[in-house]
Amino acid sequence: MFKGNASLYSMGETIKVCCAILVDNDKILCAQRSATMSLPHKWEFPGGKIEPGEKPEHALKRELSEELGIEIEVLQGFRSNFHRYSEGKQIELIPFLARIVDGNPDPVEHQAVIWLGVNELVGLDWADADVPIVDEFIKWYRHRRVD
Ligand SMILES: Nc1nc2c([nH]c(=O)n2[C@H]2C[C@H](O)[C@@H](COP(=O)(O)OP(=O)(O)OP(=O)(O)O)O2)c(=O)[nH]1
Repeated sequence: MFKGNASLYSMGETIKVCCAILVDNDKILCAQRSATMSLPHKWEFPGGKIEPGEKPEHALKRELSEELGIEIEVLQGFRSNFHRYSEGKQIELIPFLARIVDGNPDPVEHQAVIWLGVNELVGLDWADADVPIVDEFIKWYRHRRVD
C-alpha cells in the first residue's frame, strides 16, 4: 500500500517548477530559502510550481507577484533541468530570463534576496537542481551579443 507523496515520487511524477533569472544592470536576483522550507537555506531563483493547465510564463508572473510583490516581463526561456532529489522528489526546473517592470522585491517566504554580479553566482550554495542552470546561464551571459 502506497502512502503519501513518497509513493507518487517513486511512481515517476515530475513536478514542473518555473523560475526567473531576473537581471537588472548586470546583477542577478538570488533568493535564499528559509529554515522552514524544504531545501532549507539553499539559494534558488524565485518561482514555484506550475499549476495544471497553467502556462509556465503565467505561473512565473503569479509566483513572483505572490512571493516578492513584483511585476515582471519574461524575456526568453532557457533549457530546463530535470533533477531528482535524494528523497525521491523529481522536478523539471524551467528557467526564464526576466526583468522587473514594477515594484521592489520584498520577500514574504524567502529568508533573503540579494542582487549579485554574474561572477559572484558560483559562490552561493545553490539548490542542486539549479547548479546546471547557473552554469549555463553564466556561459550564455558572457557570450551574449550586446547590440
Ligand atoms: N522556485 C524555485 N524552486 C526550486 C528551485 N530549485 C529547486 O530545486 N526548487 C524546488 C524547491 C521546491 O521543492 C520546488 C518549488 O516549489 P515551490 O516554490 O512551489 O514551493 P515549496 O517550497 O512549497 O515546495 P515543497 O518542496 O515544500 O513542496 O522546486 C528554484 O530555483 N526556484
